[in-house]
Amino acid sequence: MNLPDSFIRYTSRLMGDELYARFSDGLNEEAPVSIRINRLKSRGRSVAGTAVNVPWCGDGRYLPQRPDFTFDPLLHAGCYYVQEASSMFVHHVLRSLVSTPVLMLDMCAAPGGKSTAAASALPEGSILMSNEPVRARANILAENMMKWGSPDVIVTNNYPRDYVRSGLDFDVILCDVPCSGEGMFRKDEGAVEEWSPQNVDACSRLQREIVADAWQCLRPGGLLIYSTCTFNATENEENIRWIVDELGGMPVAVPVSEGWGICGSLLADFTAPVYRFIPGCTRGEGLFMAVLRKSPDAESPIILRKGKRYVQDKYDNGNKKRKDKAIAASLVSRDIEKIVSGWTSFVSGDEHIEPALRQSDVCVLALTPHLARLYDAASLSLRVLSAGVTLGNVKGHDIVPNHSLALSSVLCPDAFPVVPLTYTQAVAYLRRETVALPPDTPMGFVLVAWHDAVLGFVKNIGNRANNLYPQEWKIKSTHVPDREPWVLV
Ligand SMILES: C[S@@+](CC[C@H](N)C(=O)[O-])C[C@H]1O[C@@H](n2cnc3c(N)ncnc32)[C@H](O)[C@@H]1O
Repeated sequence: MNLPDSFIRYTSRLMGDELYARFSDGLNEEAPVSIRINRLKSRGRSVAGTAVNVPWCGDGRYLPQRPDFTFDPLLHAGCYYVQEASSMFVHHVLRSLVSTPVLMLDMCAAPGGKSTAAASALPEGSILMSNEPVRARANILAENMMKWGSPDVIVTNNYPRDYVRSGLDFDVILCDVPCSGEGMFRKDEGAVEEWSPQNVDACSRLQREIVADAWQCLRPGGLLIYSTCTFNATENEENIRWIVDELGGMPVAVPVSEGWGICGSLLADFTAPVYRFIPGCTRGEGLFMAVLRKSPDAESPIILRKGKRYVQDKYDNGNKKRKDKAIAASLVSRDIEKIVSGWTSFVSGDEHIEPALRQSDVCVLALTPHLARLYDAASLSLRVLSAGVTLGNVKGHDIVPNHSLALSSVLCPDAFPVVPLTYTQAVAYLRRETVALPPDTPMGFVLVAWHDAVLGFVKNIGNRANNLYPQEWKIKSTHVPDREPWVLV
């Protein structure tokens, strides 16, 4: 691999000869392929063949080779997520440090690898807000979160400063910040070409801006998880030092096993707990992660913002009159309530709960009551792309069920007839082609599934079935795989 001279000089000095030699060998090895299984949808499936567990994530598996993921209907159904193994460490961090329900914000979330991991790791009753400021990437994030199917998620498309203005505050904030991407050198040659010492400095400045905004949204006693996929100390240890010195962050240790091969700080004068995944030492790509607690005695963000006319009572921030008006406008009619009743099955502990319904433009949303309160507050000042489950789109007097409902873990199993497809039909469905249904299929909206995993809706109109798979997600390749994928069985 052709690395920039200045990168080699700097990194070999930072790591020392022995570690740099292991790292350099690691970079020349093939990058491992790994997936994370979605427990909400796995239904007893396991990984085919000789998959090995990712040590720091119970749902992670290394695969012996890279399958043709695009043509696996189970990937499109959200049964697993393709994620490089080091990034799954966030699952371990959350499982180790968070034991009661929290409100978490993933500030830089696209395409959604760490957000889907967080959704699986957080205690039941938690809420996750997944945010991405770049619009096109935010749409991909919304797609991946929809496929994952967790109902307690809101996806937004905002800059961190918009969150500061929103008045919302969080127990946990993940800042997986944009970085100079040295950890991607092995997988992506473009990352080598784009690298420069100037870019490292520019990234470090942007990272501090993002963290400074995030810190304002963190509740006293809350946790900030900071991560990059780069090796230099400027974007890593030096930024953690800055958070400690300037913001008062208190580093938090995460229990790790020696056999995982994770390294600590590479700066002799900085001994706070930080977690470095380095190819050659750990089986995965480059990753840096550290956790900092905000002092429980720090002033609450609510009090800080009162001076700027942000008044908040828990999530009930903003102008009360404006908010009541917005909620009134978003309530759904009795007719709509009747149509969608029985489409979902929300459970809390052992109890069934009635979802709160909201209408945003033509979309009808179903939200747990605590998510609805947050949604009402968030939609006043943030650009919400999705919240809870989108049940359907109002069309005249009817509602066309939405793909979000098909992929949600709270879809009621009896709400619609389900037609199993063959592998060839499933791929045709994902290409948005017409699929022939058995002659006795009921008319109207029907779910189609492959190996018990729901893929989406069709509308059976008798002589044919209209394919309702989202146009923008369809598989564009016309390649015909010669055998079924063999990832989960
Ligand atoms: C390292 S990636 C996040 C990867 C993601 N957490 C995951 O695991 O899939 C960093 C993200 O930050 C976004 N970003 C860029 N500028 C930003 C800013 N000023 N504030 C917050 N996020 C930003 C990028 O568009 C990118 O999607």
